[in-house]
Order: sequence, then structure tokens, then C-alpha cells
Amino acid sequence: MARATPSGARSGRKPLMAGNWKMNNNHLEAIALVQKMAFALKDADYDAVDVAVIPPFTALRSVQTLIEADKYGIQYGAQDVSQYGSGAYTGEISAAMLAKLGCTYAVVGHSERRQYHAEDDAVVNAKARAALAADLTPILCVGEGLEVRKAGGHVPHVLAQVDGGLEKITAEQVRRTVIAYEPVWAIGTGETATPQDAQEVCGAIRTRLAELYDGGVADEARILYGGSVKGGNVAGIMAQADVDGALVGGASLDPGEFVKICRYRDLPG
Ligand SMILES: O=C(CO)COP(=O)(O)O
Repeated sequence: MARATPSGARSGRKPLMAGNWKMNNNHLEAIALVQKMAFALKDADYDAVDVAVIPPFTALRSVQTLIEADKYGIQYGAQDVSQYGSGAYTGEISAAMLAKLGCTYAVVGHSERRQYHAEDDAVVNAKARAALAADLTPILCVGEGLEVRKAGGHVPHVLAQVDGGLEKITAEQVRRTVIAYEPVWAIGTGETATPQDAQEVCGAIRTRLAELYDGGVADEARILYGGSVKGGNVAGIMAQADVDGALVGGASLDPGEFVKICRYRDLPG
């Protein structure tokens, strides 16, 4: 993959392109999709960009086996994680179980979990801390709904989610936490935030990290944008100084489209 000079102030942060498959693909379909992606990315420079798939729990073991056997440079993670360590929590999956499967990431606080499973900032924070305690990297999702956006309250809304989500998380832990700004109105709607919208909020999140911790932490933490990212709009989004990658839903199910996103440096801006 051609390595271009990082734009803006992305300093040493390595971009991350993560495909959140949501409730799609059984384990056999997952194997086929990862194989296609890995083939199309076989000359990729994984030192320049992290590429991750986030399949359903039921596909994680197959994805692990495939990636380890074929030594693909692709990372993987889970879409959710329990806030509890172990015990009588039917249906839950612990962070330790995910770590044992070789997961790098665990998504916490996705807007679909907040909306359909009533997860509030306290639960999201407990999940993020459980992930960190097992040496997983949480991808902490934040984002405002349409009403909040229309009323112009998106920045304070998102920063309150950041504050709540990072409660009791140390500076050392935040350095290895990923924050994903996903405006709810742009998820699965085909409506993308403009690059300037993405930068406004991602920049505000970085400033907040500097206030909560320090400038060094704020400089290191990766902040992603998510919401209808595709090959056709990724370059403009990635040109923003405070956007360090994308959390991709629908387009990550199409290997051709996802590979284009991962190769955003090769696309016309
Ligand atoms: O929710 C998302 C990723 O977590 C974004 O989904 P879409 O890319 O389908 O809008």
C-alpha cells in the first residue's frame, strides 16, 4: 500500500479501519469474507494502517483460526463485551474470553446497544474498563441523534458521553483506547457527516482528552469517524487532522468496498 505523508496533525497515530459487521455473516460466510479481503490486501502495508474486522461472536473462533493459520495482517475484535468478569450472566461474553480468542478490540457503547439494549454511560464505562483490564482495546462509541444535531447540541452531547465513558480510566489506559464518533443520523442512512462535521466533533473530543488527561494522551489516542463511510467519501474524511480512521458498517460487508476504504491513501482526495 502506498504510504503517503499523513495529513494535518495526525502525528504518530496509526490509522485504523475497522469493519463492524453487526449481525451479519455466519462463521462460514465470515471465513469467505476475510479470505477475500486478505487476498485483496496482500500487498498492504500494515505498518501504515491497522485493518480490523469486527464479526459476530459466533464467527470469532473461525476468524482467529484463519488469520493465525495464514498469517494475515488483519486484526479482529468483538462487537460488545460484558461488564462482568464471570458467573451467572446468561448470554454474556467476558473480556477474558475475547482476549483468549486473540481479539485486539471490543466495541463498547455502539449506538445500537445504547438504543436497543438501554446501555447508558455507566454500563458503557464498565464495559470499557472490563475490556482494558483484559488488555483489549475498547472502541468507545459516542454520537448524537438527529434531534440533538438539529438543535446544535452535538458537541456538548458527545463530550458528556466521552466524560461518562472514560470515568475512572487512567491516562495509560486512554492512550490505548479508541474513540469512535458515530453520529446516529449518519449510521446506515447513506447520509454522511461532511468532513468538516467529523473534524469538528473529533477535534472537540481530542481537546477534551487534553483537559481530562494531558496533551500527550490526547495526541496518542485514536479517534475514528463512523457513519456511511464508503470508498467514495473516505479520503475527504481521512484528510481531517483529528480523524484517525473509520468504523465502517454496511460497506465492510463488501470486500471490494472495504478494501478501497483501507487503501484510502491511493484514492483521489
Ligand atoms: O454503525 C456503524 C459502524 O459501527 C456505521 O454503519 P454504516 O457504515 O452502515 O453507516
